[in-house]
Amino acid sequence: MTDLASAALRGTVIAANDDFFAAKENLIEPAAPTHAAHTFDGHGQVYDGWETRRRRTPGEDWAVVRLGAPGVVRTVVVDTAYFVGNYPPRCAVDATAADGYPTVDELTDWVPLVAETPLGGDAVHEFPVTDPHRYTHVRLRIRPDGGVARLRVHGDPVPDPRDLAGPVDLVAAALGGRAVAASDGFFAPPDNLLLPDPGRTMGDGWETARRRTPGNEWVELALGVPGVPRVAEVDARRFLGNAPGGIRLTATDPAGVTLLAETRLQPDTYHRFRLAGDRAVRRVRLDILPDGGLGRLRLYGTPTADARTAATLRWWNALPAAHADAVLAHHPADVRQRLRATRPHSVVPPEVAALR
Ligand SMILES: NC(=O)NC(NC(N)=O)C(=O)[O-]
Repeated sequence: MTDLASAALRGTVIAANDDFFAAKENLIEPAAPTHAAHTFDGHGQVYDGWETRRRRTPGEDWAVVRLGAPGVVRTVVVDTAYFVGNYPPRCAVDATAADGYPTVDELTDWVPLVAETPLGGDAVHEFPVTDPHRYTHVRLRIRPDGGVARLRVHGDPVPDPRDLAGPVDLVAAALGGRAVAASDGFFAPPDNLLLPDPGRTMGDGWETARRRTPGNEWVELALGVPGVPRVAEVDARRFLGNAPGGIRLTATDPAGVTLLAETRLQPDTYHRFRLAGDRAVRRVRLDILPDGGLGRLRLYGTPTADARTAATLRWWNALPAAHADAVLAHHPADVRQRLRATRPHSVVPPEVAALR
């Protein structure tokens, strides 16, 4: 599952009431937390996480994350790695949904995702979530204070259909693209190919072991949104001694469509290839010849009309009531109320289809 909160998907911690000892931004770092004992800065021991002061008044501390990819949350992970004498004994997690770029004070209608629950020190806590709505922001509350290394918000991205009108990267992780199978991911996993920002090092692309047998390595990718891919961008930057000699791109659903016949790659190079075929595809297989590593793969194309309709229905039916009301704010209250109350819809209502 995708970590919707991850900084790698452009999640951000927009606010916290306190992060005196350790920065709130650490909460969503994709890398596993680390620790060096007896390492002090001007505030105290350095921790790789979010850590508040010792509270001297009643209350709780909180941090709010804007999800990199809004979606339906399946599991929340609260990891107190290395926080032992200073972990929070209890936490709770809430969520809300809003369009645009609200400040923390503009966010309202918080609903509980994880009810207040005990925490242990230096431990990974995994909380299943059953709420089926699509959220854009998550709030972690800790009682009364303390430190949390990482917050993971695993779930399914639910893109806003208004963002699917033009050509998009059909395989982007933020739209629900994911690796469904791969021959190898020894040094780094193939899902990294689909992240939005360029890799910072060779370590955050996809890299296989050196292949010592005939054949080649490959990854099969499910598109987040079905469509006709027109252009592939293949980022082999930062892969100098281990870029693949070439690649091939084939659709696997529907099977048998060659998008890019065997094509040579250059090391440490950003490639852009025009693709063959004009059928809509749901899955593709990227063969790397014979092995090696790549930073990113983009597959630009326009979603099919059916895919946009399906995305619109999924989005609309998953909006929390207050957000559904807000997206229809230009309609009279009785229209909004009727449309909200008759969900889930199996056909996109005209008022929803007309949203731009
Ligand atoms: N040794 C500590 O970790 N002390 C304090 N925390 C930091 N970061 O120094 C504290 O009060 O929790």
